[in-house]
Amino acid sequence: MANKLKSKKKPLPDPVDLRPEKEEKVEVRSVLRDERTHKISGALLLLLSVFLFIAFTSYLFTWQEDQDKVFQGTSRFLFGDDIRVANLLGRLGAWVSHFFFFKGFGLASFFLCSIFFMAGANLLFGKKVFRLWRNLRYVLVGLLYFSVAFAFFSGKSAFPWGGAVGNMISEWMSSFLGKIGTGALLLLGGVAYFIWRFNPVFEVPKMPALPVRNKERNPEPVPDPTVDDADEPKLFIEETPRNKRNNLKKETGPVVPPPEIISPESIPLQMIEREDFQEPENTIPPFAEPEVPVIVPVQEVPLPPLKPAIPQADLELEIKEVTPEETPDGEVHEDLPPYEPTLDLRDYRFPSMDLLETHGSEKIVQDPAELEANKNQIINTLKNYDIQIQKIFATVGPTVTLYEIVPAAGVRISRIKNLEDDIALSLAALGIRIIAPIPGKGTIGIEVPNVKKTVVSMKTLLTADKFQHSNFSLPIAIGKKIDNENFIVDLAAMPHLLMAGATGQGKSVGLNAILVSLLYKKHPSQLKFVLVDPKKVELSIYRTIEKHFLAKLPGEEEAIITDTKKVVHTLNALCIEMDNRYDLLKEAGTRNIREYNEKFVKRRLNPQKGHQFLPFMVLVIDEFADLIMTAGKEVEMPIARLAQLARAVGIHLIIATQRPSVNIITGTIKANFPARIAFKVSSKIDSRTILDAGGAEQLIGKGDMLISYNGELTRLQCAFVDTPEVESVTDFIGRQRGYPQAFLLPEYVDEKEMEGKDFDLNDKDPLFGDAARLIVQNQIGSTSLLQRRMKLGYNRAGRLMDQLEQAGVVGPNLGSKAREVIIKTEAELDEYLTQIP
Ligand SMILES: Nc1ncnc2c1ncn2[C@@H]1O[C@H](COP(=O)(O)OP(=O)(O)OP(=O)(O)O)[C@@H](O)[C@H]1O
Repeated sequence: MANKLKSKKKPLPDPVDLRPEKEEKVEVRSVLRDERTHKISGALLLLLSVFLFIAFTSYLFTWQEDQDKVFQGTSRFLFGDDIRVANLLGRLGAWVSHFFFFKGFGLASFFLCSIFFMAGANLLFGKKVFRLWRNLRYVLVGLLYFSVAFAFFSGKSAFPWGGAVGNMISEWMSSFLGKIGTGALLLLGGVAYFIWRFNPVFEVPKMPALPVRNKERNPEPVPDPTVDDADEPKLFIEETPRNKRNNLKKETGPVVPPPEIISPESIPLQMIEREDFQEPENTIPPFAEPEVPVIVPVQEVPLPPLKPAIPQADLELEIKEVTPEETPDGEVHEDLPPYEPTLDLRDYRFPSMDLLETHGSEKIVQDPAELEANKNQIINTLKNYDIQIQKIFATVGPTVTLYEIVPAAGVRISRIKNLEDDIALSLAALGIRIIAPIPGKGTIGIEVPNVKKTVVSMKTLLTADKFQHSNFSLPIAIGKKIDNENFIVDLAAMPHLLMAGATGQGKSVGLNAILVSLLYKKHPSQLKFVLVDPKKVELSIYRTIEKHFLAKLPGEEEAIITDTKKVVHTLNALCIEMDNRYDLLKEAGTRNIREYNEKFVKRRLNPQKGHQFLPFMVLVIDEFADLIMTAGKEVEMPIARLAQLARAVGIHLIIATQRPSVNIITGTIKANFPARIAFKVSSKIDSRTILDAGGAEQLIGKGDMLISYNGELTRLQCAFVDTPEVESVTDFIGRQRGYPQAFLLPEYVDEKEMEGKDFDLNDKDPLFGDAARLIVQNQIGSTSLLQRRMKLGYNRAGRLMDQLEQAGVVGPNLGSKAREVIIKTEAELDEYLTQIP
């Protein structure tokens, strides 16, 4: 047995094979990357530059005295303690200065101090204080040029003006070109260097103007075609964080000369370069209800009159503080843990990112030749119209490149603006949009489509920090801006969105992008969609999430509404939901859904009194034109009411249409949809209808879009999410346990259908008595009086008025006039009220 055990024992390792115990390794790379290493190196470089500067300056005055001693030999000089020198920085200062001045570049050696200084400052401060690589070129060329020029022009002076390098080159040039040739070349080189470095503006002195008689006699000056291109503006590629990451700078190397002057114009663009760019927090001004005309009902169509625009301020509710003592049953429930709505479906798992795909390489590929060709074409085109430019910058986006030009002094921007169409025609590329001037910048923008376009994947936007860590109520990732910044906004702040574009330009993809963003961020208890899809196919993909995220009318089989009649019912039901929510908010003494839900979560509202956690509701209509054509005002009016009022109660609208004509997107609709998206449209008129500005007709399709939001017009490349991706997200959600049924909207009864039906006095509205008293006190039988004074929704006020009619308090409807009030005094009313149940 012992033998057996022995035989199983592992043989001892050969001592030769034994490795030394692992030592803890200090990663050289991580040391090099360490911020502290950078700072220390920066400080050393700064010290070095100061050392050189002092030594060089001192050398100018002490060189004669120290030179003999230096010639005694380096080691003797440096380490010979008996040697005394005059240089302020001792033997080392004298030796280093001698080395650079005598053996190197002479006076031009001062350039070296600046390089060490710039590199040191950048490292020490950890950011680009100076543009090092750009300046390095100036310094190296300057070092060489000035050493030669000083050597040549100083003649046989004993002071090493040009150093050994300058002397050698100048002697060779003199023997090759002769003294005169070398002198001329050096002078020319000096001028060229100065222009390259400082790009001065040369102005021809103006002749006194002749009195102008007429245009024919004094035509505008024709540009001289023989004018040299030497001062042709150079192209600067904007280094957006994304461009940087993609080494675009490297790829486009030859096209990126340094800017000659850091002009004030370039400052805003430099801001784009900041790596630490912080997305501005939502800076939307407080929502102001747009003015909506009061629509007086036409006699033949007895539709309910549109509720007049009620400014948001007027909607403020009287705040009645509900103290804990006043809630449930009079007991304080502060001791209970806060209400957690997500516990309804506590096992719910949010869709994971791997359900989405990455489309294409996501790398922005920009061909330097393409950039150069576009630059030349822009410059030449502008030259044809006698517009000279100073500088040109390029920002490469996913679909288009923005060329920003700084016109030469004296060129009026209005002239460029007037020539907009001609310039676009001359550039002759599809999708050119001219922005003259770019708001807030004073430059002119020309957007030119890229030959190779980059698809912006939804996945990229959703995985971005800005989306992941957003604290928006309803964050939606729409796309990427031209500088590759992610465009992520809060739908709740928009608060409604109108989306239009010709067929096949990316609307459905855009809608899916918005819906998918919300699905990735919201729990089913926090959000419900009301989906209207007259085309019957676009939104059907979402039917699997009915029990999680969809809302529908009671008794309906399908949650996604495709029938126009049902759309009218649904919209009216949403209006009732809105009115009910306002009632709840009023009772709770809160102003908006956020305050209400906060109070509910803190268990300060009694569920037995009808209070409940209110999910956000998003109404999506995929083809609005179809609805307006078939149902007209019946659809327009509830939409206008919702758009005017529903924001505070958490109901938001997204309306898409293929036909952006004025009879579809009416003034009423437009006034209530401050945020609008335009994909490519077929005409400038359509673009104006949607955005109140041209430009959407110049887009290039496939998700290229303009968004008018917060008073700004921004070009975006819409995020792409393919149908199979949406399907996998909805399937993922649909497979999980949901609510027993879709969220039920309130029942809506068509007023016309109800006409003539008897009213049961036992079933009267709880506000019946108050309403009757208000009408009798004022002796005006008006529904809008009830709405205004009792702060009721239109439907509820209308129902109350019908009940008052049935009960004999007021007379029948008189169209636009107020109803007759039958009961004349409050005493009469009191007596009457005691008689009914
Ligand atoms: N953001 C995008 N990125 C890349 N390609 C896109 C994008 N949006 C749309 N496309 C391309 O354009 C095609 C049409 O898009 P989409 O179906 O969204 O158009 P639409 O405007 O909804 O058309 P219709 O009104 O006829 O339904 C897509 O199949 C896709 O190939």
